[in-house]
Amino acid sequence: MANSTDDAQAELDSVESELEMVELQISELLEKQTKLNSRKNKLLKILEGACSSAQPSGSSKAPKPSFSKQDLQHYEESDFSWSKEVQAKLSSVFQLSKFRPLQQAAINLSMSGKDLFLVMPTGRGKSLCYQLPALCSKGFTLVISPLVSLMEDQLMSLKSKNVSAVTLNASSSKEDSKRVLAGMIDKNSPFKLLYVTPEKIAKSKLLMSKLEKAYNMGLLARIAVDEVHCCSQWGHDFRPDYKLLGILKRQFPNVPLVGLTATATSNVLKDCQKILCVQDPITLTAPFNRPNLYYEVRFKDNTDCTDQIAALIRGRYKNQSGIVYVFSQKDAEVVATDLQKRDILAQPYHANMEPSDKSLVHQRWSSKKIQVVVATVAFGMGIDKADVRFVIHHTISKSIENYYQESGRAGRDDAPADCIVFYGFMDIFRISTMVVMDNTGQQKLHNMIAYCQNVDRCRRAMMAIHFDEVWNDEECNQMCDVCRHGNDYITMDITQHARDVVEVVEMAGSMDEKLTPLKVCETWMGKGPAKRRKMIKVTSLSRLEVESIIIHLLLHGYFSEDFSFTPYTTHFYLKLGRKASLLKNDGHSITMKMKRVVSHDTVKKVSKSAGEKSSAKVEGKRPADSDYKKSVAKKVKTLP
Ligand SMILES: Nc1ncnc2c1ncn2[C@H]1C[C@H](O)[C@@H](COP(=O)(O)OP(=O)(O)OP(=O)(O)O)O1
Repeated sequence: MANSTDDAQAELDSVESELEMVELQISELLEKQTKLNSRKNKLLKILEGACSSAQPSGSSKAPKPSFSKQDLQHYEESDFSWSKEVQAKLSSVFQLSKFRPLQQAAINLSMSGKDLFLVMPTGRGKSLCYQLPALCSKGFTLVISPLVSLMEDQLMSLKSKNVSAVTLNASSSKEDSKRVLAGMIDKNSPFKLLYVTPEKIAKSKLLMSKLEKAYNMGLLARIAVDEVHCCSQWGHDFRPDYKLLGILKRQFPNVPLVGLTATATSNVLKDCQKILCVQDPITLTAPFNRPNLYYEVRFKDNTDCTDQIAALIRGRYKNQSGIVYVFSQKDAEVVATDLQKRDILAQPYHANMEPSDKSLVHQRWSSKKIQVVVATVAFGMGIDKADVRFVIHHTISKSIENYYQESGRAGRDDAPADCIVFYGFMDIFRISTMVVMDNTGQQKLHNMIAYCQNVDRCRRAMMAIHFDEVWNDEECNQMCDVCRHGNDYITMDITQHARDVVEVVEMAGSMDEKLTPLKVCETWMGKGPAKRRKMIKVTSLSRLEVESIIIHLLLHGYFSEDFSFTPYTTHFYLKLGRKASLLKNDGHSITMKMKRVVSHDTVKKVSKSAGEKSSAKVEGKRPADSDYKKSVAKKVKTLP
């Protein structure tokens, strides 16, 4: 019996080891597929002629026969029956001379009565794609928007253009509500846009009954669902009331719907389509790439990064507007005060501030009375400042979607702007406990960490893969730290280190003790009771190397998260992951890419990166920038 159990265990180990190899091969093949797709796309473009700067989603991936490139070209035209009116209102009402990519096609599709998902980077002008059709149609357009403050911003902006728009939300007075509800079924349409929250749709039977009446009278022209990714739990900002919006298409099937978002993967969109009960929408995806944004990751060492941030603001970004994103309300207050102490005009912004204080900070920043807003993610939707030259993340975002959107607030005027994220070991676990209730929270955070840990892929390529975009690395144009400074990394065999650190956690487990990541680091590095030191193999690696290896093992399933709840807080511990047992297998090995050559004998160098470039040559392209160079010099000591 014992023998057969041993045999089964041995076979299981070997099968798992083989599976691990297969997984590695799959990920290598996927990477190869991305490169080949990118090449294929380039060749297709050469053969077919480039289709301006935008493509319908799917034209470069799974071809969607129902909407071809020719169809898109057709909808880019301006000879529809409504085109003259659209053009006239573009300039007379919105004071704009021409459309940005995809706006015209989106407007024509919506005017033709098609259901549409529009994925367009933040700040590129999604609102126009439903506001302009609203002005050129009979009746009114219903706009679902997640936040009252967002609606108010839109209403203010529309008011300044003399467009009549109203809102119905929890804080509307009885009189206002009555007036709006009556207006919905008034043939003279006293307003062209009605903004409501999803909660209102879910909770107000009166509103639904008026919508039904308006629909029967032919006055419900269009439904626009702003921030449509909020429908899906896979999106980065799921809101339960969005889940109920399917009622709109079920009740008003003939009304065209347009869903708008800056960030959604194809899976999120598929989910939104199901939730909103939209049969066969056309998806237009503007290129996610913002060529004017420079992406960079900096590693936090054990010191606070506020000094570095202050040096950047006072040096490279002197007199320029920017945002510093932080993790918590407390951090917003502390970091803002720290920057003020360094003579920087900075103020905090977070959800716990009085609305009047928040709008004061927003106003002062917009009018350049202060240089920097130190904000939590509460500072986001509705910000429309064009000349933001830097967005610095004091702490990493909780997902790539969040990072893309937050950093995307830089450079809306298309002039160069920087997006720098400071990546620190301890921050990972603070965020991890914050997203513990979210089913997909850890996976999304892992993706963000992988973006930061990455040492060899173009940062845009990482984002492109995440957003299912076909990508060609050359399009980055050295506008990320990896492409600009070269792939200066080596591949290390860390198998023995992995075994040693896994043993640290195993040993604690055998003593019924749970270890936080910090404790794992310290114990492995030989801090703590002498008795314990004797039980493990103390490492001679540096702190940053230790941290990097632990994160690598967490991302790859050798460790996993072990949360414990108290009434006041959530604790994060490391436990063995599903792959930890593979390390018992002699044939199993783990490699890791690291940024600098590590001289420790214990770390076996496997190979030097083929793509290593001369960083001096590449750096020459950047304008002289002393603090930048200092940081690069400092990074020589940095991992991975
Ligand atoms: N065709 C255009 N030409 C010039 N400016 C335009 C054009 N269309 C829109 N804009 C301006 C108006 C706004 O100031 C700015 C952003 O538009 P907006 O509709 O708020 O973006 P958005 O909805 O895509 O951003 P967000 O994702 O942040 O909500 O762009």
